[in-house]
Amino acid sequence: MEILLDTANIEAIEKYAAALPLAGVTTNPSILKKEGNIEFFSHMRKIREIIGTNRSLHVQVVAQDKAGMVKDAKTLLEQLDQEIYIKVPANEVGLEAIKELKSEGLNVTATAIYSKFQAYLAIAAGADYIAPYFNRMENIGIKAPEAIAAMANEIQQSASKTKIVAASFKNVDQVTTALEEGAQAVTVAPDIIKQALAMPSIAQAVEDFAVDWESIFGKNSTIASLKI
Ligand SMILES: O=C[C@H](O)COP(=O)(O)O
Repeated sequence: MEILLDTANIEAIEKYAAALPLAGVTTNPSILKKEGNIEFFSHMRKIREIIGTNRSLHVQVVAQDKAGMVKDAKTLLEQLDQEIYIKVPANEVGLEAIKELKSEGLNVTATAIYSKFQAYLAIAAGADYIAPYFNRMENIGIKAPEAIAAMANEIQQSASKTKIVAASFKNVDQVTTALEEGAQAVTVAPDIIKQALAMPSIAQAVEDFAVDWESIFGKNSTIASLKI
């Protein structure tokens, strides 16, 4: 399982790169908008500096024609680094761009996936990752768990190296469902991770252990502070 952060927020990336077994960071223009008036390339370089090159950084093209998408991709590689995963929407022109980028051996993430058909085409085009939009699919009546299971099945049947990085989550149940249905990776906004780990029952269990320990060994004692 790979867990990625779906954010461009520097503090959140610093925090969760330290706290989690983080596999990478994904961004798109809507995610960037939340950070206000940023300088694009230096902001992306800062993210790379925090996560290093062992974690993947996925950055989306914005041109809407194939030549422009390829040009955006090349600019990202020149200005950032060669390890960047180029996010390309899996529409008609995007699929053409994906084929070209893959023929040059570049890392590609096919994004904005709402249907099995888009996913199958992106897998056949050789995308490294495909990003089905879980919550957005559910919002338009597409059963995301079933679609992800079908995508995972297609990857297996075609012995493809493509991985599913499920995206667009609104709660942690959607995240675990995506993984259970066969997604190899999930990209999750920081607030969902925070919510999931801030369950009152977890805090209560930790508090109960502390009280029981203190009742035996005294206040503020830890294992390391015991006399040996
Ligand atoms: O990169 C894609 C995002 O995960 C989409 O998420 P959203 O539905 O919250 O905008």
